[in-house]
Amino acid sequence: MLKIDDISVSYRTKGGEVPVLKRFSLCLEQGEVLAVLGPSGCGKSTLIQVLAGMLPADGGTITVSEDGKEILHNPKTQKIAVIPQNCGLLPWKTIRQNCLLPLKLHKLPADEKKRAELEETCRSLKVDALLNRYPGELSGGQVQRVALARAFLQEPDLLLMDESFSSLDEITRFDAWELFLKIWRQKRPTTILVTHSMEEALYLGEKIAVLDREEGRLLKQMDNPYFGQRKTQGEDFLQIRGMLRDLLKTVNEGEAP
Ligand SMILES: Nc1ncnc2c1ncn2[C@@H]1O[C@H](COP(=O)(O)OP(=O)(O)OP(=O)(O)O)[C@@H](O)[C@H]1O
Repeated sequence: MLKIDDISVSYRTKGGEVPVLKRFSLCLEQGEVLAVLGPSGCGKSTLIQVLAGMLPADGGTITVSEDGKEILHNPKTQKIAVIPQNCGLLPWKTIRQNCLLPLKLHKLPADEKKRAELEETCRSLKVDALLNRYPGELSGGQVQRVALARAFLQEPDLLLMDESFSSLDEITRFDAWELFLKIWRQKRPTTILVTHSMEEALYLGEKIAVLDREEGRLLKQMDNPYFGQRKTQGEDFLQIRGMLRDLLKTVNEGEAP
């Protein structure tokens, strides 16, 4: 379980403190995917950065379950993979080097077994032919799939994805969602996936959270019965989609929900 309890986060700027998350709480079972929706600037990326250990929280606690015990979340010792908004590939390294780099950084062996695993993951993501190329020689969709391969190669316990599919067109995006689920199901890391797409949240989120415009307040967290289903019809589905759409419309327009 991943339990975020009452965390507050502010940025310190020349103009003073900018509070972003205020007493934010959230709970996620191990091996679940949570899709996080919310208006631009509400703090979704900030949440990812705090969980990744890139930004400190001012208060509150984050705990995880390990061997049946609750321990404090420690990004230094836990296996966390992050796919940032720009995918974070180094342009001067080949795709293979980029994929193996996090293993080196975490002092994990990039041995034959791992290299074979990389080839296999890249094959299922249809980017195996690109391993010796440089990121600048890939399309946006290929870069996104490479970023997925790199993340899964780390066998993370926690996978953090920040709008990882946003630069893809509609058809490529659906293919990428399917490929993501195929690979994700093999290891089932606990996953937090930030997105602006309601369709993506309904397809990839076992749970869906909606954040408010102000101070990243959690407006709603719900189970999604349509996880992994390419649903577009059906009364119940349309009802859930309609409810999410209304909620997002309200927060995007900045009205009190
Ligand atoms: N380094 C920073 N210094 C100061 N303020 C920042 C910094 N990074 C983000 N912010 C502010 O914090 C708030 C939350 O930013 P964040 O990037 O987490 O939002 P978001 O929900 O991910 O937005 P988007 O959907 O547009 O990516 C915004 O108001 C933003 O301007």
